[in-house]
Amino acid sequence: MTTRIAWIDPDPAHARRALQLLALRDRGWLVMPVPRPDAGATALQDWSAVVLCLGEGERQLPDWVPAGRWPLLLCLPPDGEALAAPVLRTASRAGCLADYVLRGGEGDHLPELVRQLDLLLAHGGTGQLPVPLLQVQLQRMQTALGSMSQGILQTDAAGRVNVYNPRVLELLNLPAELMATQPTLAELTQLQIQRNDFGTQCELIDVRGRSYVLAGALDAPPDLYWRRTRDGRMLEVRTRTLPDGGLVRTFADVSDHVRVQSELQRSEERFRSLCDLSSDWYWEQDAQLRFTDIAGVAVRQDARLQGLQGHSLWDIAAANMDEADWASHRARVQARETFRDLELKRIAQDGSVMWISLSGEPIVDKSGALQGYRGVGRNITERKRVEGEIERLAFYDPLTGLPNRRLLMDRLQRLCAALERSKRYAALLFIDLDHFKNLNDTRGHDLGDQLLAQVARRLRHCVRASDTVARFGGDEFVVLADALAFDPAQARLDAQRVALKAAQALCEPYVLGDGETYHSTPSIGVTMFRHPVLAPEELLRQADFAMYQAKGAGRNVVRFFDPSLLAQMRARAELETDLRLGLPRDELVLYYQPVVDAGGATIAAEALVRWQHPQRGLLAPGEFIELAEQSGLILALGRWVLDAACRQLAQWAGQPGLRELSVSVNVSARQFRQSGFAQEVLAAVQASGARPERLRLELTESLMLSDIEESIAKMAYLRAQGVSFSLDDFGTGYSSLSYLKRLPLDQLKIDRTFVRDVLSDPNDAAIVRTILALAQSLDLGVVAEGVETDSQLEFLRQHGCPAFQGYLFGRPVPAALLESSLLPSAA
Ligand SMILES: Nc1nc2c(ncn2[C@@H]2O[C@@H]3COP(=O)(O)O[C@H]4[C@@H](O)[C@H](n5cnc6c(=O)[nH]c(N)nc65)O[C@@H]4COP(=O)(O)O[C@H]3[C@H]2O)c(=O)[nH]1
Repeated sequence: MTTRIAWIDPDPAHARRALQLLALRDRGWLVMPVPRPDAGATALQDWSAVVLCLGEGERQLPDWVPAGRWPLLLCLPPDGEALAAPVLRTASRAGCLADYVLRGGEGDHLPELVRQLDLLLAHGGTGQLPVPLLQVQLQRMQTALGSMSQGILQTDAAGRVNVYNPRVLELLNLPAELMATQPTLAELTQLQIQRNDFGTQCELIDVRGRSYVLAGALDAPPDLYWRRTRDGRMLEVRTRTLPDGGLVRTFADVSDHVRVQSELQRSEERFRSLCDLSSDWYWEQDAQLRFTDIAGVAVRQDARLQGLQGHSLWDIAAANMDEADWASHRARVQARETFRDLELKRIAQDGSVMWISLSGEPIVDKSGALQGYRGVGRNITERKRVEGEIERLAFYDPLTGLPNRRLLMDRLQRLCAALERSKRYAALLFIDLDHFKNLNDTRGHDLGDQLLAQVARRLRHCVRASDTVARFGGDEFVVLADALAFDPAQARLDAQRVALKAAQALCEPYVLGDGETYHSTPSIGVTMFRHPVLAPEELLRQADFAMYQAKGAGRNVVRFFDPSLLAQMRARAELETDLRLGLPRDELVLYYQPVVDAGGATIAAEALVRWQHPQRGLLAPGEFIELAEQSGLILALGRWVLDAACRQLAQWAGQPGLRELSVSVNVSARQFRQSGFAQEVLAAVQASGARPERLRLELTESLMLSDIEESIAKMAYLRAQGVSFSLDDFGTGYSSLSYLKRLPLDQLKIDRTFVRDVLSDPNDAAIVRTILALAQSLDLGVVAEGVETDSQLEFLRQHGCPAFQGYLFGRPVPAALLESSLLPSAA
C-alpha cells in the first residue's frame, strides 16, 4: 500500500522545497499537499501520516489539529516548541505517534524533517500503531504514480485536484505550491491561459480540445485531445470521468512518437512522389510471396498490374518461363537471395502482351524469419519490342521474313550439337532459283522481290515447323531438315522427299505483278549429316557444291552431295579464294589472238584472259571463268579485262602498223546486265585514251535473249559512242532472225565447232553457208573462229567469209609477241 502523506503547509515555497527533497529521497511516498483542513476532516481519512507546518511568523496552532488520528509531524517556527506540547500529549493519549521539527533558516531543517517523517512512518509500520491496509495501498500507488512517465491528476466532483504526480508538474510546468493548494482544473486552466500556454488563439491545442479549453475547462472534457507545450513538446491528453463526478486526466509526452510519425510521413511522401515520378513501381509480398502492396503511377494506370494483387508469382502465367525456370527462381527465393531483373511475359485475355521485370530482396524479421519480399517492377514491353525488332533486323531477312544467313548458321550450330544426342540424320538443302537473275535484271527488282517472297512462303509450307527455312542471300535458300531417320538409306529417302516436295512447290506457276504468270525452277543440292558432324561452313559448302552440280546437270534438278567429289569441291573453293586474292594482285594477264582478213593481214585481235596462278602456273579461262561467274567475281574480272584491253588499244594507237588494230573483248552476261555497264565501258575508254571505234565487245546470243529491249538500248548507246559489237558463238543458240535484225550488231562470229567439222559434216557446212549469207543480207561483218587448216580456210573463203581467227594464223599470245609478229623486225 502506498504511504500517503498529507502535507499541510501555508508556505508554498517551503512546501515545494520539502517536496523536492522528498522526491529526491525517492521513498515512494505519495505526498499530497492539502489545504488547511478547516473545512472539516472528511478529506483526511486515509493518511499514513500528516505533516502540519506553521508559517514563519505563526504562533498558534490551528483549531483543528489532527492529533490522535494519524502519525503527526509538526514543523514549527524556530521558537515554537511550546506549541508542540499539547499536541504531543493529545496524540499520546490517543495512542498515536506525534513529533515536531523546528524550522531553520534556508530550509536547514528539512533533512531532519524527512528523517523524522521516516521514523514516524517506521514506527507506524511496526505494529505499535494500526496501519490501515489502505495506507499500504496508497503507498504503492504513490510509488507507481511517481514513477509514471505520464503525468496524471485526479479531481473530485468539484473539479479540485486531489491527486497528481510530479510528472504533471513537469509536463505542464505547474508550480508545486499552487498544486499544494488543491486548485481546481478551471484554476489550472486559467493559469495556463494567462501564461499563454495554449497560444493566443488556443492554436496549440487541436480542435478536439480547443473549445473545452476556451470555455475555461468547465464543460464536459473531450476524451482525447493533443496539445503542444511552449517548449515544443506534444502532449496527448486523455480524460476519463469517474463515477463520483471527478475525473482522471493523463498527459503523455508523445513528442517522439509525433516526430517519428512525421518523419515516417515525410519519408512516405518522398517515396510516393518518387514512385509517382518513376515509371517503375514498388511491390511487397507477404511470407507466402503474395503481392500485398503494389504502388506507383504505372500500377494506377494499368489494370493488368493491379491484377497481380493477392497473387503469388507462381500463380502468374508467364509465357517465357518453363518449369525449370520457375524451379530455379524458387530455389533463389528459398535461399532468401536478392534477385534482379526477373523477366516475365504475360499474355492478357485480350491477347495483349506485357513484359515485366522484377527485382526484389527478402524482408526478414529480427529472429531471421522471412516476412516476404519487396522490390521494384518495371514494364519492359517496349524494350522487349525494340529488342525483338533489333533481333528481327539482325537475324531475319526483311523481304521474306525468313531467318537470314546469320541465324541459319546459329541454328545449324545448335543442330550439330543436338545431333550428338539424337544420333539421327539431318539434311541441308541448298536451293537456287534457275534464271532468277534474268527476271530480276530484265523485269525489275520489284518482280524479283515478289518471286522471292512467294518462294519463301512455299518453302515454309512444304517443310515441318521444326525445320528451318532461311534465305541465304539473293535467290539462294537453305532448308535445314532435322530428325530424319537413323538409318542412312531411309534418311536419304526422307531428305529426297523434302527436296522433291520443295522442288515441286517451287515449280508451280507464280503470279507476279499485274497477274502475269511466271515459271521458275529450282536447282537443289542436298547434303546429309549426322554426329560427328563437320563444321557448319563445310556442310554448307557441300550443299552448295551439290547445287552447282544440279545446275550443271541442266537445272531443275535435285543432286545429293557426292563425297567422292569432295576433293574437287575443295579445289574449287580454294581456287575461288585464290582468284579473289589474285585479282587485286594483278595475277591476270591478257593474251591476244589475231583476226585476219581474206588477204591474211591482221586486222584485229581478240583479248583472251589468262591467270598466272602463283602455284599452278598459267591457267586458261576454261579453268576459272565459270567459277568467276558463279562467285560473282566475274564483274571485277570483266572490269579488269576491259581496262587492260583499252590500255592496250591506246598503246597500239601510238604505234604505226598497230594503230589500225581493233580489239575485241568478251563480255559475260552478268557483266552486260549490270545497270552501269555502258558507263563502265566508256570510263575504261576514257581513262585509257583508247579510240572507242577500235573497241569491239563480244556478246553471246543467250545473253541478249533475256531482255532484248534493254540490251538493244545499251548497245545502241555504246554504239553511238563508237563501240562496236560482235555476236559470239553464233549458231549455237536460238539464233532468231527476228531479233538479229533488231540488234545493233556489227559482226557475227561463226562458232569454232561448225568450222571444225565444216568439211566433214554437211550440216555444219550448211550452217556456215547460211550464216555467211545471213550476214551478207544483214550487212554484218563475219569472223570464222577456230580455223586450223588451210582446207577450212579455203572453204570459208569460197563462201565469202571475209575474216578468220584460229591457230592457222596464230594462237592467243601476250601482246608483246603479237606486236613482234606484226611489226617489221628491227633487223
Ligand atoms: N580449238 C581451237 N580453239 C581455238 C582456235 N582459235 C582460237 N581458239 C580458242 O577459242 C576461244 C575463243 O574464245 P571464245 O570463243 O570467246 O571463248 C572464250 C571466252 O568465252 C572465254 N573468255 C576468254 N577470255 C575472256 C574474258 O576476258 N572475258 C570473258 N567473259 N570470257 C573470256 O573463254 C573462252 C575460251 O577462251 P580460250 O581458252 O582463250 O579459247 C579461245 C581461243 O584460244 C583454234 O583454231 N582451235
